[in-house]
Amino acid sequence: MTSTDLSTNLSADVAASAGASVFIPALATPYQGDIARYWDREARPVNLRLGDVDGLYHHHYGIGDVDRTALGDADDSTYEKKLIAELHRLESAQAALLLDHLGPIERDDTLVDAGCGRGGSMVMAHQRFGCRVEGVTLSAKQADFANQRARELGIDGHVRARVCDMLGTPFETGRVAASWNNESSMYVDLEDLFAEHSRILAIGGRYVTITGCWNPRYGQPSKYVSQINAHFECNIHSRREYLRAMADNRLVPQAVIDLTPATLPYWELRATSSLVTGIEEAFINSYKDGSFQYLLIAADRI
Ligand SMILES: C[S@@+](CC[C@H](N)C(=O)[O-])C[C@H]1O[C@@H](n2cnc3c(N)ncnc32)[C@H](O)[C@@H]1O
Ligand SMILES: CC(C)=CCC/C(C)=C/COP(=O)(O)OP(=O)(O)O
Ligand SMILES: [Mg+2]
Repeated sequence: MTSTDLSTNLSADVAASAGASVFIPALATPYQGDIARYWDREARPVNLRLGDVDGLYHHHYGIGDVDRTALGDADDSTYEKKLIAELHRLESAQAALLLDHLGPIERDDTLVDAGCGRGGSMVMAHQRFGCRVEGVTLSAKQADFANQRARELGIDGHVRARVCDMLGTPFETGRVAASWNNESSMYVDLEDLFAEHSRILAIGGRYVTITGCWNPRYGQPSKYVSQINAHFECNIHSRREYLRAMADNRLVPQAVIDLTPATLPYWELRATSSLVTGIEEAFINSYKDGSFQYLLIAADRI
């Protein structure tokens, strides 16, 4: 199947949805209304200033070692600019790692970014694979932003964001080569989420998530995990819930990577910047006390 076929089918689905029973409204619950408003209003400098570095706007965190040589002297007048570029480099490295786990993707494949934010990961995916990338977000502001960036880059024929609940997408059953959640699965029920990924993925397709999850070995969500939930109005799941809900929905983990040690340098650097938001200590403390983990899970749709 070509991407045009899928695109046509998607349009037909959307058109049909206007009066058909398959229609699932963008805002299925009052909670989703809160989340849509949250992301519509979001304009934190830590996200916009980092995105301005090269036009890739992310709403996720970073991985990898800090390049101290690139940062140079902290007393230098250009230090803060270099620090922002370094944080952004680490966030893009995170998205690149997620894409590394999608498996072989062809130009005529379609990928789905569930909870696409301002679209940074979608742009990177299209630039790497040359394929179609469909994103969904609850926020009309984010979707507009992502589509505007795609137009500016001349890739709007391949990359598209729309306002839609990731639990009820308009994508045809069994036609998507790979799909992902990049720090967006803590807003939804995991059984519902993986049922929808499982529905849209082709057999043998790949699902990848990078997420923060609480560690069942700690016992229960720690006070820091509760702080992160309150800060973002989200509901962080445990590692156990991820693995159980995947198993329930024909998603078989192929790789489970603990990225906690890889994300700590990002947080420790961010905590020293002028762009702090106040949540840095909760991440650092919970990663260090073992109550919270930064995880990549790549799973095969069987
Ligand atoms: C932290 S941001 C991550 C954005 C993006 N994945 C990235 O890496 O830059 C969380 C995203 O999840 C989206 N989201 C939350 N619940 C959703 C839902 N039920 N359906 C679609 N998107 C949702 C939000 O609108 C937001 O775009
Ligand atoms: C790992 C976990 C638990 C993530 C929660 C989801 C979330 C809000 C991610 C970052 O978004 P952002 O880039 O908008 O946040 P910030 O403004 O802090 O950079
Ligand atoms: Mg951010």
